[in-house]
Parts: sequence; structure tokens; C-alpha cells
Amino acid sequence: MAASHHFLQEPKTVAIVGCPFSGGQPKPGVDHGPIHLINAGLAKQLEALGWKVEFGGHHQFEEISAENDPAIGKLKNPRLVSKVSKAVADTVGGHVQQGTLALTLGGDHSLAMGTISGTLSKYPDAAVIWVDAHADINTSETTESGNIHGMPVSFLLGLEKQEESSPFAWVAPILKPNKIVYIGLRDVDAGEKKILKENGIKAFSMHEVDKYGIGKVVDMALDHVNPDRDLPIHLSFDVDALDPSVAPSTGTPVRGGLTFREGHYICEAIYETGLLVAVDLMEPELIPPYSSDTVTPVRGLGGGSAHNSSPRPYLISP
Ligand SMILES: NC(=[NH2+])NCCC[C@H](N)C(=O)O
Ligand SMILES: [Mn+2]
Ligand SMILES: [Mn+2]
Repeated sequence: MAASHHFLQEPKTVAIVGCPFSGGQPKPGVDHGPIHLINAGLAKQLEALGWKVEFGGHHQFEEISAENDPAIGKLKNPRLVSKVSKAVADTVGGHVQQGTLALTLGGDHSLAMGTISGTLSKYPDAAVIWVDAHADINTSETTESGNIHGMPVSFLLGLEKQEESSPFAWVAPILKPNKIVYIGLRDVDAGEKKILKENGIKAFSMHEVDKYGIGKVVDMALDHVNPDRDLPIHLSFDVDALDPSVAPSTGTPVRGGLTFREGHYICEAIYETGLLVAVDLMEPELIPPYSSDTVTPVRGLGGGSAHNSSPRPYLISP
């Protein structure tokens, strides 16, 4: 089906924003995800689908990562995560501004603080569809892990007031609880369940996917967040929404996830609305048959996690 694009310029153009970053959680791995996706031929596949592809190389975050970054309260790598997300917000915001589909390749899901901020900077009333095993809506109070990849939604909603001195003071807390909807949830912390309930946030867990089927679930999700089908859509897709038999290579896999087709169906159905302005593909790791020696991924500094060896130049082009 040839979708007409309400918010994109012709010829339809996708800008790939490669974010080799894992500072929002402790494991190395997702900082290689975007590099592997590009090496596996993603840009060429998009071209084969009729898109003009812009990709000038992955984001380089070394300068940001060089700084000392002690925890603030429970939050790990707060300055690093904040600065990286701010850079990504500016990049994604620029693409969305121009009517170019912004496709961000993570990296861990803390990056969505940036990508969604970028989309909201142009479209404050955009609808966010968050496909994930997790709700990623912990606050600095409720988080058990201190990993910021489990928290971006709470920052975007403004569930906690950020003091002026907070590294996250730049995040405009303008996402409304009725403008985000979840699909695929099955590993939600007790504190997060409370937040979802108190804020009336709609979620279609795997239980609803089983009960209604994915076609109905996507319709219901769109009806909730975009009833008149007139608002731009930001799709934030965490690959751990997929069952581990489909996407085993991710940091926090959870049994009982979406099938290959259900994952694809969600993307197809949302694309067919013609309303898509930005997509995040987050938390892929990959066991690589490819060389990833051409980019320096950025990991968190804290908690004894592995860190960059020597910086390498980046030589990746589409
Ligand atoms: N983007 C993700 N994979 N998030 C996993 C979050 C897990 C857990 N809820 C936490 O706060 O740490
Ligand atoms: Mn996530
Ligand atoms: Mn997840």
C-alpha cells in the first residue's frame, strides 16, 4: 500500500541517526548495535524500499564520555546520558523539522529521552507508540537498578521536578500521559505499575496481544493515542519487545514476547497511517559476523563496566 505522508517531504527521505551508546545501563553490547545494523546493509534495504537515505556516519560521543560522572542519587552516568540524549534531541529535531523521517539506531533506550524530545520540539502533540517488554517509566525514586534506560518516559512526562542544576533540566516535560501508548509489556516493576495506573497511561501487554490479536491491538492503540488519525507519530521500538527466540541479542530479554510477524505488523500498520515522523530501534546487540572496528562505541564510566580502549576513526558510510 502506498501511504501518503502527511508530515514528510517528497521524495520520501529517511535520515539514519546511529547512536553507539550504552551508558544508560551497565552491559557493553548495545553500543555496537547500530554499527552492526549498518554493516548488515540496513541503508541499502531502505533504498530498495524506495527511500532516499541520508547517513553520514554514527554519532561520536567520546568527548562527552571523557568527563567524571559520579551517580546522582541512584542515577548512574547521569551527565553522560543527559548530554548524549541532548545531542540526539538536536539531531532528531533537525530531521523532523525538515520533514525527513528520523530513524535512530540505539544504543540503549535512555536515548529515547533525546529522540522523543526532538520530535516534540517540532510537534508538541505528537503521539508516541512505545513497543517494549518494559515500561521504562521508573523515576529516580522508584528505580531499583539506577539504570536510566529504565526511566526515559518519566523524564518526558515530567513525573519528577528537575532542579535547575539537574543534568536533565533541558528535557521539556511536555509529553501528556494520553499521548503515549505501550504495546508488548510483560516485565513491569511494581513502582512502574503504580505510575501507569495513577497517570491513566494505556498499555497493551502481551496478555492483550494474546487476547485480541495484534491487528486489533494496534487499532486500539491508535484509537487511544491518535483518535482522529491526524497527529504525527513517533514509534519507539525496543527490540526486547520481540520474543528472545526472535531477538536474543539484547541486554534485558524477557520470555513470552512478540513473534517476528507481530513485530513487523506493528511497524507496517503504523507506517500505513502516513503519520510516522520518527522511529527508534533500540537495544539491539548482535553477535557479529561483521567487523565493528571502525567506530568507537561509548559506554558508561561507572560501575566497573568496560570502557573504550583507544579511539578509532569512523569510516562507515551507507
Ligand atoms: N530499555 C530497557 N531494556 N529497559 C529495561 C528496564 C528494566 C528495569 N525496569 C529497570 O528499571 O532497570
Ligand atoms: Mn526499553
Ligand atoms: Mn525493554
